[in-house]
Amino acid sequence: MTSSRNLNRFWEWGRKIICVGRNYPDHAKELKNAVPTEPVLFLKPSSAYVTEGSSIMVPFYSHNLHHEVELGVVIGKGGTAIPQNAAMDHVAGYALCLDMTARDVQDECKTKGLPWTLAKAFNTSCPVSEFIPKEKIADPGNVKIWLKVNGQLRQEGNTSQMIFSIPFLISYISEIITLEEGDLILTGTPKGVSSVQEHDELLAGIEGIVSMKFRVDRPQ
Ligand SMILES: O=C([O-])CC(=O)C(=O)O
Ligand SMILES: [Mg+2]
Repeated sequence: MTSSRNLNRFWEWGRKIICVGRNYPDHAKELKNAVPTEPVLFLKPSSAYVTEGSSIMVPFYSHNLHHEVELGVVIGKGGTAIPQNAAMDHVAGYALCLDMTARDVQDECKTKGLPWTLAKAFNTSCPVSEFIPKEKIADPGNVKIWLKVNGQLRQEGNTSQMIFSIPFLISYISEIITLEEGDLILTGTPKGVSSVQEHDELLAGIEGIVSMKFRVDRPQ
C-alpha cells in the first residue's frame, strides 16, 4: 500500500460508505419487499461512523430504530469499472458493521417516494468493528454473522445467502461510482431486524473472527 494513512482506522479517512439493500432474500421478504434483480444502493456520510466505546444515538425524530448487522468490505485500491475477476484485488479487508435504520422514517419515505437519507444517514448510523485484514477471512462469501440485543439472538445469517456476491457488487458499484481507497461497502442484512431502545446492549459478531458491543442512547 502506497498511502501513509493507516487503513486500520479506515473510518477516519472520511471516504464513502456505500450500502447495498435487500441483498438477502429472507430480509427482503420480512419487510414485504420484492427480491431485487439489480442491487439497491444508498449512501451514508462518513459522519455516520461510530466505534466501540461510543454509543449509538436514537435520532430525535424516530421511535423505531432498527439494527441491521452486515459484513462491510474495506476498499484498499480504488478503481472505476472494475471487472468482477479483478474485484478482490481491490479489497484491503473487512469490518463488521451495523446499518442502523430509523424504520418508521424509512416507511414514511417509501410511502411518499422520498429518499432514505433521514432513515439511514444520521450521526452514529454506521457502527463498525475493528478493521479485519483480508487474510483473516478466507471466503467472505461464506461467513456467519449474528447480532444479539441484551443477550437475545435476533439476527443470524451467512453471507452465502447474499443475492449479489462481493465481486459482483464491487464491479457493479464501480461502474457507477468510482471506488477509492478507504471506502466501505455494506453488503446488506439477513432477516431478524428489530427495534432497539435506549440502554439496550447490542452484541454482534462474525463467527470466529470478531465481535463488537454497542450501547444505545437517546440525546438529552
Ligand atoms: O432497509 C432495508 O431494508 C434495506 C437494507 O439496508 C438492507 O437490506 O440491508
Ligand atoms: Mg442494510
